[in-house]
Amino acid sequence: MDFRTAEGRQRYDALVADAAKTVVGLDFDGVLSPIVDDPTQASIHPDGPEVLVELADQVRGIAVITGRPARQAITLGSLDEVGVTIAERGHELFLLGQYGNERWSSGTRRVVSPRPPRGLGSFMSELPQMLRRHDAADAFVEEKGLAVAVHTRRLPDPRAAYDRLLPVLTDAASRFGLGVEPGRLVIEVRAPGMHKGQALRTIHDELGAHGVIFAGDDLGDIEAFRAVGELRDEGAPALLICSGSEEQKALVELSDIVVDGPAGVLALLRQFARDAAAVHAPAD
Ligand SMILES: O=P(O)(O)OC[C@H]1O[C@H](O[C@H]2O[C@H](CO)[C@@H](O)[C@H](O)[C@H]2O)[C@H](O)[C@@H](O)[C@@H]1O
Repeated sequence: MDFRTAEGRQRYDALVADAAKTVVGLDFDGVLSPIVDDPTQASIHPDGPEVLVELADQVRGIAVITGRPARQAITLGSLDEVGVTIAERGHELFLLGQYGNERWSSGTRRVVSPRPPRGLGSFMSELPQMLRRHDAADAFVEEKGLAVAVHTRRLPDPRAAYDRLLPVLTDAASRFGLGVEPGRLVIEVRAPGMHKGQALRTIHDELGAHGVIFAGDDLGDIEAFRAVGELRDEGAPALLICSGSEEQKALVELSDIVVDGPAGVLALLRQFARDAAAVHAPAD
């Protein structure tokens, strides 16, 4: 394991020693699920289900914290099945969807979701015209119930289209009392307020945890990175993992360790679970 600093290694060791008090927060796209061109075709990495079950045995709790609608992430991540296995072993898996606005757990198996924000319907009725006017009529529009995401990945020049649309959609969103969440070749328009940091902090406190690991890959994860920084300042052991990619480097400098995409994240979490199990195994 190549930690960026000596402190990173110490943080990992402190969390291994105290794994039973640790909450693990995981982003979905780019962290548990490899990035693909078509968002509807994403799915959890093949190692994901097994690693989540192994990890759940060692830690206080696992929360998948995603921009995806909760029901969609449950399907793409096979999280219902994973949650059943985790529950059979006496633990609970949490899923906080739409940046923490929606909540599901393997205990309740129900999604709790607020109403869509005011202004979203009006924004969406103007959206096709805005896309046409800015040479992005073929952008993929993902309707998320509480939000809408405009994807440029499959346009001829994805980065140029993204750069063209970002100021336009930001301006239009603010006219309707909405905010933008920029991401990997996606611009999402949603209600301002809730973010992944608040979601992670809430689950950490609810579970009475003292220690946190968070893995992210994109701009929408920065608030969770901030929340981890605050918990660290309050004395909790904390580790930040960047799921590295050529496409997004914003989290590298903020992280304790950079790994190679979802496969790297899952290998690290598997190692963590095994190291924690070894520490707590009864001596012969
Ligand atoms: O918070 P996350 O779990 O990372 O979700 C963020 C957005 O992810 C999805 O888009 C991203 O993944 C797609 C599939 O790999 C990819 O095609 C797209 O370019 C990425 O931006 C998802 O479609 C969005 O709704 C999420 O908000």
